[in-house]
Amino acid sequence: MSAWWGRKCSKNKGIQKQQVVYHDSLRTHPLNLSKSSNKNDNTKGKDKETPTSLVNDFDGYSVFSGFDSDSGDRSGHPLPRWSTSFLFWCCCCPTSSVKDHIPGAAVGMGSRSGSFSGVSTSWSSDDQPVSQENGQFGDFRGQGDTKINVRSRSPGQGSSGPTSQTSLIHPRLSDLSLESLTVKQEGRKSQFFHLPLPVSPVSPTILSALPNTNISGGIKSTTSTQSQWKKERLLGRGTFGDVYVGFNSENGNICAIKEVRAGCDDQISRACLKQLNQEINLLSQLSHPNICQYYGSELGEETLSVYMEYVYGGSIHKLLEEYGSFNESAIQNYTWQIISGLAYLHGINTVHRDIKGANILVNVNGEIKLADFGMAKHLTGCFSMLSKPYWKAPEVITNTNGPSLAGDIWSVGCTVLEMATSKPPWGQYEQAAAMFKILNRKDGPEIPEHLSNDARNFIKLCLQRDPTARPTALQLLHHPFIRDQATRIGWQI
Ligand SMILES: Nc1ncnc2c1ncn2[C@@H]1O[C@H](COP(=O)(O)OP(=O)(O)OP(=O)(O)O)[C@@H](O)[C@H]1O
Repeated sequence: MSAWWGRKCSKNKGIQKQQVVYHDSLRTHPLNLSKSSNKNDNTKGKDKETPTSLVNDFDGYSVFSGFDSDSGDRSGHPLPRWSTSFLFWCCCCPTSSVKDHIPGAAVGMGSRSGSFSGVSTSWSSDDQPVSQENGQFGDFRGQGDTKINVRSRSPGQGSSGPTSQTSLIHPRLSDLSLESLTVKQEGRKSQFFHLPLPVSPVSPTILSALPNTNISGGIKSTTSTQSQWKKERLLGRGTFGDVYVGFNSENGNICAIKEVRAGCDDQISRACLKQLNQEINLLSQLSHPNICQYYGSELGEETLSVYMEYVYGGSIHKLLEEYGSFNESAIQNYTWQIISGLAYLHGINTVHRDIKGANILVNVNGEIKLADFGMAKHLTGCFSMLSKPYWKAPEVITNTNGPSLAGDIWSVGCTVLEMATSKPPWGQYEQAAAMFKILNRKDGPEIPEHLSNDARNFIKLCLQRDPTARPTALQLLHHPFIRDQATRIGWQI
């Protein structure tokens, strides 16, 4: 059995709770991160069974981290450093009003210890044997609680609100449309920060060029407006439609247009598209460097056109097809960014539902963008037979718990395996056989020997059969497999 340090992990009930605690000390103490990194380095070489306790104190916010790291060779960082947009998002924004970009949106933000502070997490990077009793792989305990306070939107300000359909977005958020989102640290006096949502890659100018544009809410659905976006070359075909480059000949802007088809006679699929259209207008208000920005959507007679950020490099799935499986250092980099985007979505109780290599896009500078978040609810709900099971958690397949944040964490574990092997777990099997394995194989999929202990431990933690035992996205940011990525992306000042 592994040693456990730190506070006990509160078992998740239904939806995991995370403590999203950001603060702005990093703005004034930019060296904090490198300080953190140095401290972490001190743990290297220690005996694996030796408890290690580190406290990184950032302006009064403590991060406990107890683990021993053995990730093997981490030298070499194959990808370029992140763009300044992320640093802007992380470090600068509390003073920059989001209202400049997304009217009314404000959420707390601050330093990151490897990303976020205020999360007590302990890790054992031992390669844990599978417990035959509960089918769990490794031990993980940590703790986190999210407190996101959403202030009420004043009447008349709202963009298109949710319909009677359940939204992927937290109900309060749906109602309030990210009007004002603040994060409060548990156990401290009220200390709110404006959420520094990043500058949207789409400017008001671009939005105004879109049909029936409503800057705060994206594009209103319409069947009559002629889009100013010209559908250009085909980027690829997916299960539910085709993706094209969109070009605006008036201002030269480029976006990606996903055309989701609705069967003319199929009322169900038409209803799905209507729901999705409404949801996209809400999701377009979310913004993070690691999520693909939705700009809006337009419902036509037979198709729903979803306008989104154009991500040049294509998907991880495509890169794997072209170049084969990734080195561990690339997997670490990508995984950190995936978890970073997911922590943002989960922080506002938004479930992605379809994390997999094909839905994770890569920019030319190595930036990861989670795509298609929120779509699976409407599309796979209506066309569940079309949805491949390889990345799905057992409870998602059996539909016991409904969608949950923990289901996304399972899918991340599958995606890490996909990056390491070019195939998802059980990818060598047909879908029905794979589903059977997911549901019945207590020992989980095979993990390649060449991966480090940290990588193996990370995957096993994500693939625990008990969803309540899986770590949260925030906790995973502190895992030794990926936590050093925060300093590698340009914070070693
Ligand atoms: N925003 C985008 N920018 C650039 N390329 C994109 C964008 N969105 C999707 N693509 C590309 O379009 C292709 C089709 O994407 P789509 O999301 O429709 O299907 P998929 O995710 O590959 O498969 P599935 O529908 O089964 O999940 C993919 O090859 C993807 O790389």
